[in-house]
Amino acid sequence: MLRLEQVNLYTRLKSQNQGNLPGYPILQDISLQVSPGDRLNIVGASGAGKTSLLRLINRLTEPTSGKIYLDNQEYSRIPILELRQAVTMVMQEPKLLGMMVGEALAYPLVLRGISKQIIQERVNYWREQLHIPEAWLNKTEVHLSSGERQLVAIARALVIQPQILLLDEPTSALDIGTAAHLIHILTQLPHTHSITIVMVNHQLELAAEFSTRLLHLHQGQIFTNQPATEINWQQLKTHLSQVEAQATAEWI
Ligand SMILES: Nc1ncnc2c1ncn2[C@@H]1O[C@H](COP(=O)(O)OP(=O)(O)OP(=O)(O)O)[C@@H](O)[C@H]1O
Repeated sequence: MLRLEQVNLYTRLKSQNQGNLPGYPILQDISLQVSPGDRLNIVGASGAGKTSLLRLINRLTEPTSGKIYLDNQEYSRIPILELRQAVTMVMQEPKLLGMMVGEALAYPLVLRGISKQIIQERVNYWREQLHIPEAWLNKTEVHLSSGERQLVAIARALVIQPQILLLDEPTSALDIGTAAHLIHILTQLPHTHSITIVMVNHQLELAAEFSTRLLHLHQGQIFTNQPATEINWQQLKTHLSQVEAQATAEWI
């Protein structure tokens, strides 16, 4: 169980004369619970704080105030390697760090001292699950499209078999067929591998198919947090496009 209690995140500004200044709010008063087996989809207009929230949950950023708990243990008390095993994030534009795909997929397991045979079995299993062709194993990221890199990065996260998987717009660079297949696999994961998923996804048709809950962020605050069955998806689509249009008009 993941729990956020009254979490606030402010930018940190430093002044030469006055030391640390309060900065401006990125996320405000975020209280949230994600239960095992949940498939939480986060939506919100550009700049609403979606990526910042995932980064907090992955402990890439520390909250300015408030607390985050995993299974009732406060984040700061969980050794970082233990937390990285339990909670894994796939960034929006993942990198393979110059490795070939085969090496990149095996790397998290090599780091954990897992035997070669199990590494090979797990890598093959997730490669096949995500329909990643064997021929990619000897390719480097320069030979992959951004969608292909996303898919490899998701497989690399899944080989760890984390408790919670955080995905930042995982389908944004995929073609429709691959995106639909990925969403289908992700939807099964809580049942097949006890993996809870928190995903940012703007593609509402896919979000509707995937999610058990929907968290809607607006200007760094929770606008709604509801079971997916209670969402009026058409109304949500209209609302999000209105907010985006207004932001664009203000920008221009
Ligand atoms: N390290 C940082 N320093 C200063 N401001 C930041 C930092 N990280 C994020 N922000 C600001 O916080 C706000 C939320 O950013 P975030 O990337 O979380 O939004 P988002 O909802 O993921 O947006 P998008 O859909 O465009 O990716 C934005 O105004 C952004 O400029």
